[in-house]
Amino acid sequence: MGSPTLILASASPRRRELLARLGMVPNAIVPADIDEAPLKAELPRAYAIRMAREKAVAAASDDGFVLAGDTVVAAGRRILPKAEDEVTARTCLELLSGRRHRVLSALALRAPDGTIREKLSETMVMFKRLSAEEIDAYIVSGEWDGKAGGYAIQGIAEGLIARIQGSHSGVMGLPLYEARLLLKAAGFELA
Ligand SMILES: Cc1cn([C@H]2C[C@H](O)[C@@H](COP(=O)(O)OP(=O)(O)OP(=O)(O)O)O2)c(=O)[nH]c1=O
Repeated sequence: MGSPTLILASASPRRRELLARLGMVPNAIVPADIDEAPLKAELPRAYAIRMAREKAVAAASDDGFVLAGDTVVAAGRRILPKAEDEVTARTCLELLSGRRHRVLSALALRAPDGTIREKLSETMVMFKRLSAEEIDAYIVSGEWDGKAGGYAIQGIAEGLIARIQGSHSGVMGLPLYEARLLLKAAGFELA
């Protein structure tokens, strides 16, 4: 018996690439368009899990398993926005400069019968203290665009990161250890 059907509920090419590292090619890609506004006083962990679950439900199918993820950058109890413009990216970088923060990466796997299993990866990231020149150069790079917390570890930002404790793939958007556990438990044959 082969693997069941897998639908990836994500528009992110990174999530597809990370999944490929487990030897998984989804049978379909169904991006989930949901309201991503945090609830009032919602804490970062709860928010990441809720978003992953809602994406999995939005792409629900009777024919296969649906995998969805959500990546949130948190400074204490504060949820940083996804940087869609330079001002937001700069504000995020100024806040993260020289401080530890957490990256929460939630995965939700919805079975065809509607049951949902989820996993959360939590990573501590510490940027060096960033000079005004370093922030300016990063803004010019444009690598912050569409990224939670205004940076992408998979690019030049890694040269500014002094420490990371946790999951590199989780920071990028799909924690491979947790993804493997979820998919194996659901009966997928992995590389
Ligand atoms: C912190 C960080 C975030 N990110 C990205 C991962 C996610 O794509 C994005 C956070 O937004 P998400 O809402 O998790 O994902 P998305 O909107 O890109 O894709 P979809 O909902 O369709 O699955 O930030 C990086 O690529 N590198 C990083 O270092």
